[in-house]
Formats: sequence, structure tokens, C-alpha cells
Amino acid sequence: MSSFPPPPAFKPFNLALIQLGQIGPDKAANLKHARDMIRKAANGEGEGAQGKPDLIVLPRWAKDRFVTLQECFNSPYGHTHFPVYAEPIEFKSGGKYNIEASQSESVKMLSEAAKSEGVWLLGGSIPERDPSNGNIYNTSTVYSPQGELVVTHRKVHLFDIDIPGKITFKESETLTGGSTTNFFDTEFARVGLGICYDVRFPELAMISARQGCQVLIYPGAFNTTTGPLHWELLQRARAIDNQVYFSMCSPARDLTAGYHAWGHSLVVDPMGSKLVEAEDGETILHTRINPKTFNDARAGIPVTTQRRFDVYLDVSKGS
Ligand SMILES: NC(=O)CCC(=O)C(=O)O
Repeated sequence: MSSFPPPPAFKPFNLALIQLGQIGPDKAANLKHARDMIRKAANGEGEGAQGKPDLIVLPRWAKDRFVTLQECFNSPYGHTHFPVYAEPIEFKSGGKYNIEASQSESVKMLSEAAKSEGVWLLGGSIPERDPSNGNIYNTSTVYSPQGELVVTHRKVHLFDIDIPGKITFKESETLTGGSTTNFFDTEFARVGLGICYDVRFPELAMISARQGCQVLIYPGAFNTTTGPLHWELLQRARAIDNQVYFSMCSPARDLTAGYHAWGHSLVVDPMGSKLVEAEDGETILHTRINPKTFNDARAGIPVTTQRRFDVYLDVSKGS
């Protein structure tokens, strides 16, 4: 039997993705720019906002607005940068994260932004330094509209790849992988978390879906080699496998940076259809998440009740 409480009733909500540009070496400037863009997203600026339709459908109750940022939004993306930009997030006391005591400028900015804009905020990810062991993680933080830090997710699968002549990247040079799966509950859905390369491991998304998540959101930063091949395909696959909404939020492409992000932030519905997709420049995307598509997908193609756990091997024993 599952040890998780049942998920909240799935209700419609508006999702905004911020595909940030202008991320450079000046962390304070990165934080300020992110803050400005969060304000714009919360005010309905960007693509597809349709004059704030949420104010009409779900009155002006900002709790139904949900804003997401990309992977590593406070620093350039690269393993040599992570230790320089890393911040501690060691503030859990009495079961609650203590924002006041936090030594992280990014956490403080994101908490203030969520509170003053009155939105749920998935703060992309930042390099996190754990003072207890000196390890550095690639960590997402999520804030309620009251500014509380409700959950963190440390990227589980590190981006270590080598495609000769195209791209070599080794996050494990400076990062340590996380060892937990994570989700959080809002008033409108249970949302599962992952970060970028985590999308290549279907097990993580499958576990989140089995834990009752109706929506999975992974801040990301694919590149111009693997992005055109796999970015969309992987998200549509995870959405269809699990009959959930799936979204990844990327940085904008900057050809003067060391890492050329693919962009193309995307939201896919449980039937695998693309709801909204960015190009490669800085932008804010808005879309409405509708439980009807989720319910119809699961009723029409009932794989969630047809699984044969009596047949499947214990896959952890495979090679
Ligand atoms: N930041 C990342 O984890 C990049 C993952 C990626 O590009 C991929 O192809 O996977």
C-alpha cells in the first residue's frame, strides 16, 4: 500500500514558464533580471496569457498561478562555475525551512518574489553547497504564495556525456547527485520534480506518477546537439508513458556563452500534444492546465489500470 496521502483534487490552473536570457557572470544582475521577469510573468505578460484569463475563471486568486524558471538560473551553466555560484540551503528547522536564517541570496529573492506576487514559484535550480559535507548539488526550490520554501529537489542523474566532435560535459566533475524523489502539493495539483537529464530516466517520472502527481515539471538546459534530437521527444514520451502533464523550462540560447542552450521551453498534455512551445529567445509562456485532458486520457486509454505488475521483473536487477 502506498505511504503517500492521496493527491489533491486536480483543478484547472495557469502555468507560466520563464525562459530567461541575459544570464552572465554577475550573480546579482542574474537575480535582479529573474526577479523582474517573475513580476512580468505574474502580471500576465508574455505569450498566450490572453489578458489574464485566470482572473475570470478562477477569480483573482493568485494561488492558481504557477511560475517556473530554468535550470541554474543564477549562474552560467558549466561545471567550473558551479562551485563559484553555489549557495547553502541548510535552513530546515523544526520541519520548516527558515527563510530568515537562510544564507542564500537566491532563496531569499525567490521567497520574496513568490510572496509579493502571490504565486507558486518553482525557482528553476541553483548550485547548492551542503555545508555538512562540502558537496555541491544542482537543486530546485519551490515556494508557496506565502513565500514558504515547501520542497527542494537535488538533480539525481548528473549530466555526464561525451559525443565526440559535438559535446562533452561532465557535471560530476564538481556536482554530486541527489538521492531522493520529490513532489509537492498545491491547491490544484500534485507536482513532481526532476531536473533536465533526469528526463532521460523514465523510472523517475514513473515513480512521481505512481505517487499521484498529475503534473511533472523539470527545469532544464538541453543543448544544440541533443536538443533538436531529444528535447521534445523525451517530454512527449514521459507525458504519454504516465498520462500526465509534462513540462521543461529552458534558458534562452546565448551564443556568446560557453554552453549553448536549446531553448524551446515546452508544455505537453497527457495525450502527448504540445500545448505551448518557445523559440530560442527570452520569453514568458503561459498556458492553462486542464484536468479534463488528464481524465479523458486515462479513461479512454486505461493503461493506469491495466499494468501487469505480476509479469514485470524487478528491473533493478537487470543489466
Ligand atoms: N543540463 C542537462 O542536464 C542537459 C541534458 C541534456 O542536454 C541531454 O541531452 O540530456
